[in-house]
Amino acid sequence: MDVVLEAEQLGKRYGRTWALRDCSLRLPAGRIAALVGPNGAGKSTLLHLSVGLLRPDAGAVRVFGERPYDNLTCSAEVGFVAQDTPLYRDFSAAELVTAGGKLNRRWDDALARNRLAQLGIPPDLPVGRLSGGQRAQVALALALAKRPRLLLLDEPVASLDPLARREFLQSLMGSVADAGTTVLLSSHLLADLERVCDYLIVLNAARVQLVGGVDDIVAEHRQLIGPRHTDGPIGGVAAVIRASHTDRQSTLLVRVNGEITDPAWTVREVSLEDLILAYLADGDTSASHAAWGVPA
Ligand SMILES: Nc1ncnc2c1ncn2[C@@H]1O[C@H](COP(=O)(O)OP(=O)(O)OP(=O)(O)O)[C@@H](O)[C@H]1O
Repeated sequence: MDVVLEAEQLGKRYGRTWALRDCSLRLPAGRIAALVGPNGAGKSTLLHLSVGLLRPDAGAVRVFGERPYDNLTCSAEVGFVAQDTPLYRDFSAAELVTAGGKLNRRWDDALARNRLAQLGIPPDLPVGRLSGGQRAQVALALALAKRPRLLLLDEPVASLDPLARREFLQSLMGSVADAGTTVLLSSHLLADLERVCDYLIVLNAARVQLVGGVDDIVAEHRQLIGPRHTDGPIGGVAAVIRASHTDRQSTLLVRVNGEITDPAWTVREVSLEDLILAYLADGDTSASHAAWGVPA
């Protein structure tokens, strides 16, 4: 398996607070990976570490085998669109495309211009006068024109309307499938991610909760509905991720390690969205409650 991005016990902290901690994961080549987690989970921090904008405080991240902060050569292979799509606001989209051509060796000028023309982006207006969604499209066109082998996108569709979001993700998938690009994109829009991503990284409270291929992850989890459950083991269940109970009935989201044969349980498949929400539901907020001076 070719690994494009690898983190080992990776950590970054601000003062005494860890923004990312003990993060270990491997992103195989050619995958479209979703990076999900609640606000403040550490998603942007992981992306910034991966592109060399931040230096790790613990462990290491490697992109194409190199440490991005210490070795800028790998940045030529990486496209990055930051959360607020920072662009020189006084430049027009056409000027930014021309500048990109002068700054990058493998620049695909026609790709950027065709893409922006198709989307009806005015070439000569300063990008500061475009809408937030149009600016996001310009930033993505510039990132794709770089012909990166790894594309990192921090909430790329947050400012797009639903139709533009669908178009954006479809055309992104088309562009990266043709080029075999590996993609890591963060988003809060779980339904969108379910349609386009085949790999998943879930972060919560600075830590990795779940990582792997979407099909494998879905196959490893089930929902069980049955009589009210106390804490005893259930055959075929490796871990209970989330449990809810009424007086007589329990609903469990579980990770399985075998067949569940006990007829007391009704066994159902789980959607990726429900699964992600179950892993995110148990974030430890005790530190935050302490900071606000209220009981957890
Ligand atoms: N420059 C900074 N100085 C201090 N703390 C920071 C800084 N940047 C991030 N943090 C903290 O690090 C943690 C992780 O932030 P990060 O931006 O990586 O989260 P995120 O998952 O991308 O969140 P969001 O979904 O809201 O964009 C948060 O607690 C945040 O407050």
